Amino acid sequence: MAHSPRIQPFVDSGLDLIPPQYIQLPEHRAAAFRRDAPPPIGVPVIDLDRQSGNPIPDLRRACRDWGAFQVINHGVPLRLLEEIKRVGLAFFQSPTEVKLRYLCDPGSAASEGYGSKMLSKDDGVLDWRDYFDHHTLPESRRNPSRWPDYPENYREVVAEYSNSMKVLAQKLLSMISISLGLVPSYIEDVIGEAYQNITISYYPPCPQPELALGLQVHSDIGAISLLIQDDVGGLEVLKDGEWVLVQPLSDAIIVLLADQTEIVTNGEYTSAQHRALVNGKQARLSVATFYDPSKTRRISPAAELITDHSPQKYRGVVYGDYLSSWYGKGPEGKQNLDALLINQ
Ligand SMILES: O=C(O)CCC(=O)C(=O)O
Ligand SMILES: [Fe+2]
Repeated sequence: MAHSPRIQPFVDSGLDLIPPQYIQLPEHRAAAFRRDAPPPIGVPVIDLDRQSGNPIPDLRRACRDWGAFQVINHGVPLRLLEEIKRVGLAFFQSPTEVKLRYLCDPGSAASEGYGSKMLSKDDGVLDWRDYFDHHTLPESRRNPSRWPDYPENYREVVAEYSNSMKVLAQKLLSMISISLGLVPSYIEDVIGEAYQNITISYYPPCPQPELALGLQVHSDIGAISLLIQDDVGGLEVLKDGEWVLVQPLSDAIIVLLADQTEIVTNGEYTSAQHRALVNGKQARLSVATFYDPSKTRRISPAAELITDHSPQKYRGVVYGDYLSSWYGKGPEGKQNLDALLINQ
């Protein structure tokens, strides 16, 4: 059978065994590094409603120990969280010939549109995932005519969602700066004019879910990522060498610190390694919003966080160079961050 350029139409055609390109090495499969008992604690949930108390101490712990947490009472209308999942799902459920009109350019990294693979390299194992990537910020990159026009409010919903996620990302980056004793605008000033991409991921059911991954292990590249998922579940975060499932909560937004925040904080805070599992019965949908520096910005550890007790851990890097090297090498744990370590 000829391999469709996307995984979903291929799955729809019926198959009992997954093609060999999707079979992960044993140490990368879902069963690896999983404890038998449920973890003693899950990914922290932080209430951003000030009336529930000051969230900064919990935020500080979550950023230091996990690099990941969920927020509730975040100010984004729950209706909008449902809407973006609804329009996204409608796109993936539309006929293949409609979806193929939006194919992204396979020759360039992170190009906009309907795609299927995280890396342009030919050797790695493939992810069991299709996605639609939208370029949403700065406004000059936003061209809704490149986005699906069905359902009829698709483009309005993505634009409204982009604006809401910008406000939330700014609020979180300022809280993160404050939690480190920095001025509230510190991280925003470092990243400059923010680049935002929104990726809706669709993971079709997989006939051999124990052998494949929806998305291989990685940490996100930019500053901060905000993610929502449906109630199927499958996102896992690596904590102290073990995988912890991020519990689906319909009113929560998942926050993942990304590599540039780890650099700015001089490693005081960590970027979260995460992956997406697939399952045999249900398709799963998630919406990831990446909030990233301008390519020309130089990212280095904050001088205020370098002390005798905690010497400079990372060399500075121009974000565009970090991106090119990432797309050349792939995630492979945190090798791209490790390459910037001083004295190792
Ligand atoms: O689908 C998910 O839960 C994870 C998505 C993700 O990590 C990404 O797109 O970078
Ligand atoms: Fe990610």
